[in-house]
Amino acid sequence: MRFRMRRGADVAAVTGASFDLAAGQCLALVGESGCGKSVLASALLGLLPGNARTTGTATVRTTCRGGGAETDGDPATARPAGSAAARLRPGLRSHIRPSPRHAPGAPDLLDLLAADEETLARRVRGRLVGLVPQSPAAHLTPVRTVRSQLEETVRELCAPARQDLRAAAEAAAGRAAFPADHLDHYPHQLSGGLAQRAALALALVGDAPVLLADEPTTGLDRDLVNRTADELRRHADSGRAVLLVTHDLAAAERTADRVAVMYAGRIVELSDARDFFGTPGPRHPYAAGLLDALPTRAFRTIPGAPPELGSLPAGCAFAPRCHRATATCTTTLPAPPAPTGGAACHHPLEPTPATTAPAAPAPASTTSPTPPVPAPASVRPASARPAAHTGLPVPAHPDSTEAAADA
Ligand SMILES: Nc1ncnc2c1ncn2[C@@H]1O[C@H](COP(=O)(O)OP(=O)(O)OP(=O)(O)O)[C@@H](O)[C@H]1O
Repeated sequence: MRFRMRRGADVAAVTGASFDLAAGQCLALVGESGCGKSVLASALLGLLPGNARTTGTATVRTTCRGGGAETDGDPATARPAGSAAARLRPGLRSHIRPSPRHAPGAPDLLDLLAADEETLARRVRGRLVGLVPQSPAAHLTPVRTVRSQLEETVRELCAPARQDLRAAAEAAAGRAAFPADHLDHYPHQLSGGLAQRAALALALVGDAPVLLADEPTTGLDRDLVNRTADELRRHADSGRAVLLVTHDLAAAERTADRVAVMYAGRIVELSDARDFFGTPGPRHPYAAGLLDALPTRAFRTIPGAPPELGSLPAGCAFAPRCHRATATCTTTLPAPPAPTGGAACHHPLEPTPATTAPAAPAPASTTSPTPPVPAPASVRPASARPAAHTGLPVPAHPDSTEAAADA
């Protein structure tokens, strides 16, 4: 996904982002500001500005009942019903094609990047893919109360009996902890946190099989962050796929089954969330640096700054900031993580041994010596999992334990 700038220059906002998102699963997309997280989410809903050029596919299954798996002829894309897969590949540049809806031979698979505007408006946005926008104040209609906007959305997506509409809208507000006594307020009368909750309430209406939540906890205090995270977890546990775009690693740890770390427009690590936050820990030096930057861990910043997306280096974009970089890193792009997990790194960190395991000699490294990594947290069931990086307790949602444990 590229932005065409004046004088023919290009900004490679997202390159080679490839992941699968299964029904019942939450994938947290994390990374520094400007690395391409929101652009990726916007691409899936056809909400990019006119100077954007997208290539690749992002397929979502349109029938969400029943089991089984589907492929696009690529075994790596096998996925259960209600799932989504995004493959934004580099190289080709093409406009969003005014294409029809379905891949031949796969009548219930819809390519979101190829869908026309009418399809996106009538079938996708809100119905198949819900969105919690990053800027709710700009997303809400300024001249209508929250109640009016909720009632309209409930009427459109759920079609309740007329006499039930008001109660259904209030129930929708309650799911996002939006206070009933503010329902008759206009957006400009809401604080940032309340606007955030109004946007979440609107996004949850209709229970779209895929939910994109772009920074849904921004502006909320920790208690509301936890409530929002738990609501998203519940949403996933009820069989929906949730893509959580966030800076908030505590919310990611609380909610996600899997973690995708982005750097300079690429996914550099894909991991099971418990492995990532606990042991064996992240493998990519950038991902480890993100965790180390947390006050409850090493509280150590990553030196340097991310590269300009308009002039990315030939090799690994993180190499200039990486203490493990070698000459290879500056010239050769590392392979992307496998769909099952891994790190796009020539010299990944050694896995951190579990604290519960007997002391064992460190595995021989074929590269440079292993630098210090965050203190490992013992692996426990999700229900008892500590937020190792925040020190905050993470009481699991009653439904979340198995989903997280089985992920
Ligand atoms: N309309 C645009 N024209 C040109 N470049 C753009 C445009 N919108 C975004 N970009 C580029 O895409 C990059 C990724 O932006 P994006 O909003 O996805 O970042 P992000 O990771 O979501 O950051 P944040 O967490 O701060 O929202 C930006 O760094 C910017 O260079």
